[in-house]
Amino acid sequence: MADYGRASIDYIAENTHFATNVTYQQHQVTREIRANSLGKYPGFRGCTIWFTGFSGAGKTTIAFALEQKLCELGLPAYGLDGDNMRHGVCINLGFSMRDREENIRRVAEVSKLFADSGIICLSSFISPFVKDRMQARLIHEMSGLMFIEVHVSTSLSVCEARDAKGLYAKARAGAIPGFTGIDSDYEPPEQPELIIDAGEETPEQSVQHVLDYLYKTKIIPETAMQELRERKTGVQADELKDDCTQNGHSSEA
Ligand SMILES: Nc1ncnc2c1ncn2[C@@H]1O[C@H](COP(=O)(O)OS(=O)(=O)O)[C@@H](OP(=O)(O)O)[C@H]1O
Ligand SMILES: Nc1ncnc2c1ncn2[C@@H]1O[C@H](COP(=O)(O)OP(=O)(O)O)[C@@H](O)[C@H]1O
Repeated sequence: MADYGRASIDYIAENTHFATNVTYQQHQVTREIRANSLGKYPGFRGCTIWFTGFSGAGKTTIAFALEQKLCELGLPAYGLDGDNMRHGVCINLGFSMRDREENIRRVAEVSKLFADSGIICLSSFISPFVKDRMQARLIHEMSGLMFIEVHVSTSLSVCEARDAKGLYAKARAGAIPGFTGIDSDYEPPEQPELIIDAGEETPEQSVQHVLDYLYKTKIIPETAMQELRERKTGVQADELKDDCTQNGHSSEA
């Protein structure tokens, strides 16, 4: 777990209204045991990959393509998306600074539950403020879960030119006050685990970057990565051996 120091923990403590008279209940099933009933590969690999960036940066496109690829490989994954969560768990929240903070707190807690259950959780939220993303990270790491921050760094000009949902045009016309990048701030991450410029690369390349990271950190086992490469290139497993050794994987899954 990264060391965020007392200041971060105190910040969260001071800004959280704790419920009283509640006792945390321990599960009888460990993460390892639960993980063995999930997907094709044994072993716990629950974690959260957190995509942050402007509206239209490509967060959802990349996360959902990744979700599909992982599920095809037999690795359980679930995409949590800003637009979708705001249809349910976060339906009563708007886009003020305070509402965004509560939005990110809630979706981080939901992400944590997915990760805890052994699923690779793909969370795509603008999450424009450093302190909210820091809280999301803390929520995971205090529970011993990996939190992988991916900055989808596509420039505002590219996002605005895409304007897939027509929201930038509305925001420029003054019809959506407080729109991120127009009249509401976006604070880029200082030390994300990955940076993806989806203005410069294709969704397939971006998906591959995340897959490579998951392989490097041993979340994706060697055999799954091998299957993926064979599907893609048709090359035989023998030819991939050198690659796998370089990444520090043994010959077992
Ligand atoms: N004011 C304002 N600013 C930014 N975005 C807006 C706004 N109003 C509505 N939308 C739409 O809501 C989606 C972002 O929701 P998020 O939950 O990811 O936002 S946040 O993390 O709480 O900032 C975002 O979706 P994405 O385009 O997928 O990012 C927009 O479609
Ligand atoms: N390299 C790319 N990566 C991701 N999306 C891209 C890329 N090139 C173009 N796009 C398009 O940009 C838009 C991105 O929208 P979306 O994935 O919903 O972004 P976000 O979730 O960040 O708001 C989509 O219409 C997508 O097809």
